[in-house]
Amino acid sequence: MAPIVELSNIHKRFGDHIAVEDVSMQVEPGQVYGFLGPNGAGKTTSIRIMLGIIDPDRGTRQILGAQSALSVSHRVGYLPEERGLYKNMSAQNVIAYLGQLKGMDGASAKRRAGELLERYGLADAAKKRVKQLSKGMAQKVQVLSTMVHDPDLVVLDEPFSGLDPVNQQVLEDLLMDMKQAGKTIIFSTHVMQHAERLCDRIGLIAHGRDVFNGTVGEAKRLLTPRILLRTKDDIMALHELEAVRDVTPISEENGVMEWEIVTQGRVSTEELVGRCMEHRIEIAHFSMIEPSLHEVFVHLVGGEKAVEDQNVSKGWGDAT
Ligand SMILES: Nc1ncnc2c1ncn2[C@@H]1O[C@H](COP(=O)(O)OP(=O)(O)OP(=O)(O)O)[C@@H](O)[C@H]1O
Repeated sequence: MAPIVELSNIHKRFGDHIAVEDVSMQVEPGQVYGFLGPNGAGKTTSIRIMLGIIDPDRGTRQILGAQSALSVSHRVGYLPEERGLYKNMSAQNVIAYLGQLKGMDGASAKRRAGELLERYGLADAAKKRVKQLSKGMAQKVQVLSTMVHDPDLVVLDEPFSGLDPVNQQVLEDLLMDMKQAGKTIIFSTHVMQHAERLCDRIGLIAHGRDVFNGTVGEAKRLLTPRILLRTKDDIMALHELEAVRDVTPISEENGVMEWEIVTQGRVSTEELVGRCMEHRIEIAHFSMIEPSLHEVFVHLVGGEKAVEDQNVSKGWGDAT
């Protein structure tokens, strides 16, 4: 099956500033694809290129089998980074209006807008004007407007920013509903937890360049898990294992020492526990903690400082 979206070696410069240096991505039908990167990494620029809002200086794009996103725009829902709805229209009418712009007839658009508002906890807001809604509610209305015309592909630029934790969860549920309905979803974020929970694949960019492309599991395997072991016994014998680089004491309680075992590459639990048994090391507790996507992200982007520096250099300190 042809990919729903394909960007190949996209470059984009604004004056002297290179926003996107060499970005490629491929999104298959039905996938949830997370487009990740620090502030200023080039996510919005890449999305705008994908949707035909701006053209790349170099590179090729394909969306829903077309070279021009305009010809397939009725099959696409888009939440831009800049939020904005007609403030004097009611929530239901604004969603219906955006549905009509995507080719729906007025009655169906209004009915569907009402259904969506009801389903996602905004029935009371249906008749309220957009200017009377809280920022988070208005954002939810805007997200719902991206799906009113039942698109095949939904592209959401930073959909979680500005939402409180409860509404972030509502949005996660909404995205999972869309996935279940067979939609393809692309969303950008610099908050890894959403991507970790939702994505089939992720593309990570930094400074306009691809840093990683693959599944969340593949990303996590780039780092070795953290191994912690509690015992009263001497564990220096574990150094005999070729993969064990270091054993470091972490804490001690009632004569039981907690150790961190640092390995080179992956070691199986069986191998480590087996070696402990051979050397009569009595294990009080053993855990192997997989890295979080955030840790992988920080590792790939070059450390927390690099993530912060990139944010600061763009003048955006917001980490939500
Ligand atoms: N129209 C423009 N003119 C000049 N520079 C631009 C323009 N659009 C983007 N840039 C610059 O290109 C770089 C990439 O911006 P972009 O908005 O694509 O990043 P982003 O990853 O979406 O960031 P954020 O997460 O903060 O939205 C930034 O340095 C930005 O300042």
